[in-house]
Amino acid sequence: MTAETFADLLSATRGRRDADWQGRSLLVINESWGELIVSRQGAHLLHYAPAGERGWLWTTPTPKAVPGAIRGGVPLCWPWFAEPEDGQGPMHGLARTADWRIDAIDEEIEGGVEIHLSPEKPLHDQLAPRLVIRANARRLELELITEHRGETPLKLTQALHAYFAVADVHRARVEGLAGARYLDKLDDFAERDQNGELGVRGALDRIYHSSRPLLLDDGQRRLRIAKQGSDSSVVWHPGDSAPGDVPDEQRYAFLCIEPACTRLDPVWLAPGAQHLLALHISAEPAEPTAP
Ligand SMILES: O=P(O)(O)OC[C@H]1O[C@@H](O)[C@H](O)[C@@H](O)[C@@H]1O
Repeated sequence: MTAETFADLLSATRGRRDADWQGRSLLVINESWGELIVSRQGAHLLHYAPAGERGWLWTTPTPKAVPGAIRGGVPLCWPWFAEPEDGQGPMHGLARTADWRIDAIDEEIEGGVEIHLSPEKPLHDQLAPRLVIRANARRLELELITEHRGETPLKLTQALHAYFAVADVHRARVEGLAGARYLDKLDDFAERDQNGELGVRGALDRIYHSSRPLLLDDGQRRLRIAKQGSDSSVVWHPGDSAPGDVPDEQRYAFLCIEPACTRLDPVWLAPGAQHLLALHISAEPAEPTAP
């Protein structure tokens, strides 16, 4: 039997229902405003499309087996981004492979839906995360809220590691980073300045020091990517040698643009304080073509 695709799951859904996919428990929503799929593993948003449109996010059809992380959608990197400082623990933290529960689904919000999630078991002895996903026919928003319930100030790094679907990554352009300083992870974190707007020519792994909204233009669609609570924007594409969980024919079908708090801007949380990291995505009208 071949694995069910998101298209199969959505076409069998009117309104909302739970479904199993690749060993994960999903919430599948197909409403008049659009489509949404969330995995309880990782509180992982896997798919969003406004009604009648191509999905805004890319997710691999061939993920690693559970308990591996799913590549695609918007993985949560928390409570650290990239490698842990003490070398103890997995790349990108604990949240993306943990089990989360859906605490509430509110369908009365601005003609769309609002979903609240929290981890099934504590992921940290002092920090508690929760995620809010909000979607309607015009926009998609994610809020990762961290509450400090302990006694001493703590450092947090994190990211909303969004995989955007693009027609061909080599034709995609990211506007809004010109002049920004960045750390080049592919060159031992060398510091550089972004010269002009960003296009993708090959492998790319950069941490930009920027809090500005960005525009992703793949020649067919323009998405505005705004954020809150973040001074780092990570841009990543593996180039020609894609990881094993990316089918060959899809290796140029995504670009990661990640609102983050990294080594450039870690969050120091005082006891009792909260931090909000948010991602707001909306479509922009196509650029007028010259007459
Ligand atoms: O394969 P993973 O663990 O999901 O990470 C993918 C990439 O995620 C990016 O955020 C990092 O900057 C890259 O260095 C990393 O390779």
